[in-house]
Amino acid sequence: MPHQNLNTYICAGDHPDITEERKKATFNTDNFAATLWGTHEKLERRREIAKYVEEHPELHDPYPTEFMDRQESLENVTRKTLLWMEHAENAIDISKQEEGFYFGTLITGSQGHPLSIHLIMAIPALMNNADEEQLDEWLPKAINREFVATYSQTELGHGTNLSKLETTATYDPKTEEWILDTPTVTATKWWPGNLGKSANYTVVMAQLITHGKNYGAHPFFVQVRDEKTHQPLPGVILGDIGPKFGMNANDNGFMQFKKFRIPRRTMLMKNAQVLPDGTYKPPLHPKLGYSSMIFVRSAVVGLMSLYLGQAATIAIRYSVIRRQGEIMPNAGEVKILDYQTQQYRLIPQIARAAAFRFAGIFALEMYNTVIHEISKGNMDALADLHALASGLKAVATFQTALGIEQCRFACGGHGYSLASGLPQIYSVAVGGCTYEGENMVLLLQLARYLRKRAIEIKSGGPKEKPTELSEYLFKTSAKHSLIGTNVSSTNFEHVIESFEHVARRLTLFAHSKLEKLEQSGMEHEIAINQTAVPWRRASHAHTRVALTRIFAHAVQRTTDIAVKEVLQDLIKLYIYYEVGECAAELLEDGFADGHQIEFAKDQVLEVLEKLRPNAVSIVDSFDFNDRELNSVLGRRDGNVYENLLAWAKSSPLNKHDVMPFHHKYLGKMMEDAREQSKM
Ligand SMILES: CC/C=C\C/C=C\C/C=C\C/C=C\C/C=C\C/C=C\C=C\C(=O)SCCNC(=O)CCNC(=O)[C@H](O)C(C)(C)COP(=O)(O)OP(=O)(O)OC[C@H]1O[C@@H](n2cnc3c(N)ncnc32)[C@H](O)[C@@H]1OP(=O)(O)O
Ligand SMILES: Cc1cc2nc3c(=O)[nH]c(=O)nc-3n(C[C@H](O)[C@H](O)[C@H](O)COP(=O)(O)OP(=O)(O)OC[C@H]3O[C@@H](n4cnc5c(N)ncnc54)[C@H](O)[C@@H]3O)c2cc1C
Repeated sequence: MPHQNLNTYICAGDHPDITEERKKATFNTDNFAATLWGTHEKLERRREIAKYVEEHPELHDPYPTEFMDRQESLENVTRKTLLWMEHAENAIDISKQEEGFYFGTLITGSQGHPLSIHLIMAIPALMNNADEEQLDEWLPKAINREFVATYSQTELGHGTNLSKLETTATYDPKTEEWILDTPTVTATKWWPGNLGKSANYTVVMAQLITHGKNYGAHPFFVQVRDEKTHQPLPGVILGDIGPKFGMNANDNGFMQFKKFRIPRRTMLMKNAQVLPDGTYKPPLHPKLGYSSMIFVRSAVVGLMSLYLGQAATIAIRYSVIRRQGEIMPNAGEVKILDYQTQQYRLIPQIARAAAFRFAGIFALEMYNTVIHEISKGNMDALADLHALASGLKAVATFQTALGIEQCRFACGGHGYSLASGLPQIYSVAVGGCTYEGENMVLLLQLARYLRKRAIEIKSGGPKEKPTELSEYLFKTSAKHSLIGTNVSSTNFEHVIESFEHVARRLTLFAHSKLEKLEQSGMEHEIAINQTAVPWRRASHAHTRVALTRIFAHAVQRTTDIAVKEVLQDLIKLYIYYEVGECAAELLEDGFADGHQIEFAKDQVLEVLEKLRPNAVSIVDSFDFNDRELNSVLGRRDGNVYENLLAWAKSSPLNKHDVMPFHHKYLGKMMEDAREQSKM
């Protein structure tokens, strides 16, 4: 059977049930899409880029990647990555990062590609850590793809605790070289994306030792494979770490160094330097070397909005063509989206996807501003950025993973099939809970920041002008929550103020618990660990405030009246759903009462009913095309059943009516049994 691409399957006109939904929209989907993607021009560019990809079959998969083994996947995605680069000049404005990212995603899919870490981490790491001379040497080559680089930090034995990384870089002033070494098995670099087979250069984080003194983990830029033969260089052992939960088109790798010598100037020297005689010059700020991690953490927030938005699109479109059961006896089977439980499962995911979209834009803008300030020598906002990016990354990835699973559950049995696209989205998105800083650890980093604010509150006020998103910590709350007393369908200030109360209270609560433990004689570090769960709660609560404030500003700024109305419904859902999420925390100090929580729950159900007719049009406004969604259930035209059948028929197993080994095993078993029964 000829292999077909998902997008070229049977298309017999749109399914009437999905057309009926689209007719109900109270707003213009293009106007909403332009709000989400920035402007009408940007939206138009997305569509032109998508059309370009559709019109070039060489950019497509020869058959669904779900049916490929790992080697086929790697070869297929590597082939397509090269074509992505070749076609880029014709298809996109290469000076615009978002166009490059979108074009690349349409071509390479979501499971990784050989330039993933080169683009996402290695180039940002060079930009943040290389001095001007080093940048002049390496950056043009990196952009020109004269080498493929990755970012090697995590080891078998340590990922989170960077201070205990074991890989060493020992300076030899006689030869002006570093000696890279992997002293133990646990020091083996493990996880770096594309390190296994694709990359030939890498940023390596290693303990810098000079004149016998260890100055901690520092970045080095290291060639690890021969540029012509691509063989690992003598003294470097490399390999792929094997199949993973997801991202299997990415060759995450392992690496060991055997007293491998590299020149002094391979140490990235923008922040710290080592002179030829081995003298160490420290950076202006000890954590400047971690900036590229902050970049990815900020970018991941927006990325989660895409994953959650895609999953919600699939599940909502499917829920209006799937009919199962009756609400009114003998009135006919209903669309499953008409069940209140289905709406409660799915529509809040759209609201969260919108919240993460706006928060992602905010985080990247803040990152760019802070990095610009750092380039002028001003480090003041680095701690604020680290705290905010840590909290947003942790909450967005966690809620996205849960949300995608809800979408999958909501599709019943078909959600379990890879044809739905949902397991693939989940397996990639959930990695975000771990990579680039494990979520719990990041929430505890934000807690360090909140602890400092708590000390300032206790000593009379902020030492410096607080940021827009932390100044609420220094205000006093009303005596009682105003939830439900000042009802307006467009102003949720009183609810956000209640979230602020919760975050402030939980911060002070964790702090006072900590103080009590310390006063009882407990060592500070032990007391920190004994209060980690309360601190985690405070961090989550603080991030809720940031997410709702950023979302509310975005809604306020929206100019299209019909779109603004839908966004107001979405933020209402988002905010009252969050009240349910933190009901215990609102109730436990008597700030809110049971009636107010009940009121919020009613608001959720009320706004769900209002949003229901717009649901398909809202997910249409995310403007994902069928290639991006890679889902039979989420097809824009709603023609799910005939295409599920076509997808199954294209499975390699169905090349044979009888499996070649059938007669050797099952056939023989049944034949033998029949023979025996005759005896
Ligand atoms: C064309 C395409 C272009 C662009 C693409 C655009 C978008 C792409 C979008 C997204 C990516 C897509 C897909 C991703 C796919 C796959 C994953 C890819 C890559 C994954 C890479 C990795 O995972 S790399 C490894 C990451 N590892 C970590 O994150 C380790 C986590 N650990 C740490 O960060 C630290 O060790 C720690 C913070 C936990 C502790 O550090 P430590 O040194 O021990 O510090 P502490 O003692 O706890 O704290 C000391 C003070 O330092 C402050 N601090 C800590 N970190 C920072 C920081 N980063 N910046 C500033 N300050 C920091 C901390 O707050 C303490 O301050 P105090 O004042 O309180 O003392
Ligand atoms: C898909 C994927 C891609 C990756 N890509 C790269 C890459 O390109 N380059 C790279 O260098 N690395 C990469 N990594 C590695 C990743 O950065 C680490 O896995 C991550 O930083 C977590 O570290 P860990 O695995 O050591 O987990 P651990 O730190 O061992 O965490 C295990 C558990 O211990 C808890 N824990 C650890 N420390 C603390 C603490 N101080 N307080 C409280 N709890 C704690 C955590 O919360 C977690 O529950 C990737 C990982 C994945 C999954």
